[in-house]
Amino acid sequence: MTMLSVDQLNQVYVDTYTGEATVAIEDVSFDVPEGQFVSVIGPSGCGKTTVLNIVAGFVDATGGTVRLQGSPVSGPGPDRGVVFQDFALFPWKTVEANIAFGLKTQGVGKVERRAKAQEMIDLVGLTGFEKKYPHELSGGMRQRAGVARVLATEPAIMLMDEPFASVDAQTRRVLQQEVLRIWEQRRTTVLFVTHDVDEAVFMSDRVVVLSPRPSTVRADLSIQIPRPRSWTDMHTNTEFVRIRRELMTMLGVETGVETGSRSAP
Ligand SMILES: Nc1ncnc2c1ncn2[C@@H]1O[C@H](COP(=O)(O)OP(=O)(O)OP(=O)(O)O)[C@@H](O)[C@H]1O
Repeated sequence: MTMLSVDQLNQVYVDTYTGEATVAIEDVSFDVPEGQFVSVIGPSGCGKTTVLNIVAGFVDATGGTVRLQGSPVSGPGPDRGVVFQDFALFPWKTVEANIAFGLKTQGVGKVERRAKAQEMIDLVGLTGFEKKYPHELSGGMRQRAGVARVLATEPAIMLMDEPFASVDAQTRRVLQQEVLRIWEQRRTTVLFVTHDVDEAVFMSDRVVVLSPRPSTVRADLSIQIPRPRSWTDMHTNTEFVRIRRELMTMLGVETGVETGSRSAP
C-alpha cells in the first residue's frame, strides 16, 4: 500500500516585505510505500525541509498535492509524528510524562498511558530513566526519548528532519544504529531528511535525491543492503560503497563542488 504520495509539489516563498519570490521547489513527486524508510537528500537549500514541512502540514504548498493513506493533507495531524532536531521535549516534564504526553492529548486513559509509555521506554533503552528530566539525560538519550514520544502515538508515518545534526560524530553513529534497531521492530513508515550521504545510505530502503533549488527529483535509488545493518560491516559492503560513491558523484562531493552535502565523519 502507498502510505505517502507526493505529487507535483511546488513551493514559492514570497518575502512579505520586498515581495520577492523564491521558487524553493519546482516539481517534486515521489511515493513512499507502507513500512519503507525513505531519505530525502540534496544540496543545501534545495527544499528538503520544505518538503517535510509540507508533508507535516506545517506549510501549505503553493502547488501539487500530498496524500497520506489516500487522503489529501491540509494541516498537521496525529497520523504524522515529527521528530525534531532539538528533540522537542518539555524540560519541565519527566521522560515518562514526555512520552505519555501525546497519548494524553489523544484522550488515552491514565493506566493505558503509563503502560504504553513504559513499553516505549523499554523499547528505546531508557528503562530506569523514567523519572529523569531532559536536562539529566545525554543528547543521545534525549533523542531516544524524542523518538519514543513520537512512536507512542503510533503515527502512520514518522517525519525526521536531520534528527542527529546536533550530536557529536560518535554519538551520531550510535544513534543511527539505535534508531534502525527500534525501526526494525516497528517498521513504521519513515520520511527522513538529511545532508549526510552515509547516513542516508545506511538507514534507508530508498534515497530520493533532489536537484539544487528550484528542486526536482534527480534520482530515486533503491538500497538493497540486508538488515539488520551495522556500521562495522558497512565499509566492506559493496552495495554501500557503490551507492555511496554514486551519490557523492551526483552531489559533486568528490569533485569539490560546493553542494552542502557531506559524508558522516
Ligand atoms: N519560510 C520561508 N520563507 C522564505 N523562504 C524560505 C522559507 N523557508 C525556506 N525558504 C527558502 O527556500 C529554500 C529551501 O529551503 P529549505 O530549508 O527547505 O532547504 P533545505 O534543503 O532543507 O536546506 P538545508 O539543507 O540548508 O537545511 C531556501 O532557499 C530557503 O531560503
